[in-house]
Amino acid sequence: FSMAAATKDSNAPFCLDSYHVSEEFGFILPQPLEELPPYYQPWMDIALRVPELVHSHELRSCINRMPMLSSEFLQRHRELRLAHLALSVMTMGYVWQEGENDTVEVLPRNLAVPFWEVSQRLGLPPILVHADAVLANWKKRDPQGPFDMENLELLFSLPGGDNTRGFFMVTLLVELAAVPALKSIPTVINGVRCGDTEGVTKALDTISKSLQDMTDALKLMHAYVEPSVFYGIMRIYLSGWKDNPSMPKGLVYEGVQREPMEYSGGSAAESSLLHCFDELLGVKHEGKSAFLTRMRNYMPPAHNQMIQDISMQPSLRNFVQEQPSEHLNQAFERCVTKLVALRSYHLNVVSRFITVPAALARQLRNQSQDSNEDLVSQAPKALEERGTGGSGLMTFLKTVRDQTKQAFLPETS
Ligand code: HEM
Repeated sequence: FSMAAATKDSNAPFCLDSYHVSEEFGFILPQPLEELPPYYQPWMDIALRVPELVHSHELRSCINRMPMLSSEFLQRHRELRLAHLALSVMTMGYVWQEGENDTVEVLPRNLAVPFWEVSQRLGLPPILVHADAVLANWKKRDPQGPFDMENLELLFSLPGGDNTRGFFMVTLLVELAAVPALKSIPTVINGVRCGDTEGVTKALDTISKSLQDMTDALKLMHAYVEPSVFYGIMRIYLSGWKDNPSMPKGLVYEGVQREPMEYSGGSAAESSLLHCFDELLGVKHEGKSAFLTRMRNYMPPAHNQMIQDISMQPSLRNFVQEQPSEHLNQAFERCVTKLVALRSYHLNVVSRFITVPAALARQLRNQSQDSNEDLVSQAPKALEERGTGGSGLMTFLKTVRDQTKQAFLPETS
C-alpha cells in the first residue's frame, strides 16, 4: 500500500487506490464484514442489542459485566473496522443511556482498553465516527439487489428505530452519489499537470453533475427521518465529550490513562468528500476552519492523506484562469455553484432538523411544566445551540457556505 509513495513522488500520476478509495464505492468501505472471530461474541451480543438495552436501562450493567478481551486476534482492516464500529456503538449507548443529566465520568476498562487499542491501530479516535456509523455500517438485504434505500440495512443501530436507519443510509447514499466526482479528481489533477484543457473540462462536468446528485440524495432525509425523533431521541447518541456542557470534564478511558480525554461527536463534517472538493476547487476556510481541520483527525488516515495530497497539487483555479477556454471556465464555475448549492441545501436540512425543533422545545418548556410527553422537550438542552460535533452551528455553517462562494473566478473583461 503506497500512500507514502504518492506523497513523495509528486510526478507519479494521482490515483485513488493509493488512498483506500474504491472505484465502485469511493470512501464507503466495500463489503463490510458482519462477523468477528467467535472469541469476540461477548462484544457482538451486546453491541447488536444496544437500542433495546438502552431502552430497558440495562446496557451499562451488561457492559460492566462484559469480559475483558484482547484485541490481538483482530487482524485484517475490515475486522478492525467492524470491531471499532461495535465498540463505538456500545460506548455511545453507555455514556448517554440516562440522558444528559446522568452521564458517566469513566468508561470501564473492559470496553475502554480494547476500544483504545483498535482505535490506535486504525488511526481513528475512540468515539463513534462517520467512518463507523455510515461508511462501515451497511449490508444489502438481497446481495444481488440494488444499492438503494429499500435494499440497504444497518449492521448496528442506536435508539431511534427506523429513523436511525434512514439517517445513516441517506448519508451513505450521499457518499455513493459522490463516487463519479471522486473518480474525476485524478483526471482533473493529471490533466492540469499536462495541460489537457478538454480532459479537465469533461472531468469538471462530471463533478458538477455528481455534486447535484449528492444534493438530490440529501433531499431523501426528509422522507426517511422525522425531525422530532432526530432531535428528541437520536441526536444525543451521536454527541461527544468535547465542548459539551453535560460532560464538562470529558471521559476517563479506564486502564488507558488517568486523565479524562475529550472527543467530538459524530457528524458528516467527518466525511472526506467536501474536504476533497474544497481543496480541489481552491475553497479556503479561514478563521472558522479550526473545527473542519480538526475533523480530519476523525477520518481514516488514508482518506485524510488524500485531502492533504490534493491540497499540494498545482492550483486548478489558477489553471482555469490561465487557459483561454470558455468551456473550462464555465465547467469550473458550475462546480462552485453546485458546491454552494449543496451547502445551502444542507443549511435548510439543519434548520428543519435542529433549529425548528429546538425553538419548539424552548417554547414548550416556557409554556408548561408537564409537557414531558413531547419528544422534542426531552431533548438535551446542552445541544440546543450546537451541533453534535460541538460547533455553534448556524453561524458556522453559513460562514462555511459563504467562504465557498469566494472560489468563484473574478469577473474578466
Ligand atoms: C439530519 C441530517 C443532518 C443534520 C441535522 C446535520 C447537521 C450538521 C451540523 C449541526 C453540522 C455542524 C458541525 C457539527 O456540529 O458536527 C454539520 C456539518 C456538516 N455536515 Fe451535516 N447534517 C446532516 C446531514 C448531513 C449529510 C447527509 C451530509 C453529507 C454527507 C452532511 C454534511 C456535512 C458537512 C460536510 C459538514 C461540515 C460543514 C461543511 O463542510 O459545510 N450533513 N451538519
